[in-house]
Amino acid sequence: MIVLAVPKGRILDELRPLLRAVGIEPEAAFDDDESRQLRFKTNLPSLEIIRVRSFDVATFVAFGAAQLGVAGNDVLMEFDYGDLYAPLDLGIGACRLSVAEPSDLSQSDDPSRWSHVRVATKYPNITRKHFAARGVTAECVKLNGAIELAPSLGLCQRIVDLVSSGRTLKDNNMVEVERIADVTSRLIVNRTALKTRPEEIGGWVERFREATARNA
Ligand SMILES: Nc1ncnc2c1ncn2[C@@H]1O[C@H](COP(=O)(O)OP(=O)(O)OP(=O)(O)O)[C@@H](O)[C@H]1O
Ligand SMILES: O=P(O)(O)OC[C@H]1O[C@H](OP(=O)(O)OP(=O)(O)O)[C@H](O)[C@@H]1O
Repeated sequence: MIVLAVPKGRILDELRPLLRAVGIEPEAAFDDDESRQLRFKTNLPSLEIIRVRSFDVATFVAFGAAQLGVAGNDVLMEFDYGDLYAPLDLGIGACRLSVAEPSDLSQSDDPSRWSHVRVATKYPNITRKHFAARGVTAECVKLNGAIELAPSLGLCQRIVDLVSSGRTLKDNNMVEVERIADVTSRLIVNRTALKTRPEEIGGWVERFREATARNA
């Protein structure tokens, strides 16, 4: 059996056509929002799909519980798991990881003068590394969502979060002040599985590569 781990949130809409293009048709419950099922059969007897939180996709694949997965490079950068290989950019889930602060603060602020910042984020490792590279100490407050609330309630002045349309920042009176990384979703593979089952796992990487190239 090959297990493919996919994130349950927003990437799914863009992922469905790609699954179809590589010949994977999940059972009906996969598309039923009311279903509490977490593990899904497909039209292929040797392949199942699990639907988990985006950060957990990397964990399932890194530990070999799933052989294949789909995860944003935001997730991969945050955890830096050794046993993961990310051979293919699927070109979906595009957004960016940025530093933001309240619009009124940004008018007088100069990020090049920061020496210590307090930052609310879901990405403390990336944030610390980003600031440390230019000698700034980042004190991170870990949140799991609604990060843009933090400045208005005095938790901290800066945040590091994903931005795509920019609407969430705008509606919360914040602006982007630095871009840390561009983000897209990657096909990820457990290294040991690729070594021990090169034809099966490598075959899937090639099928996804061809479908992604056709899509581009
Ligand atoms: N605007 C966006 N906001 C958040 N994530 C985005 C956006 N655009 C693309 N992504 C990608 O989608 C992933 C988030 O997936 P998903 O929607 O499953 O997670 P979530 O519901 O935000 O968080 P969690 O998995 O912690 O519940 C990110 O890791 C990123 O790679
Ligand atoms: O630039 P935008 O198009 O507005 O998208 C960015 C927002 O989307 C994500 O949040 P999500 O909707 O996943 O909710 P969350 O805050 O609970 O993570 C992200 O954390 C930003 O808040």
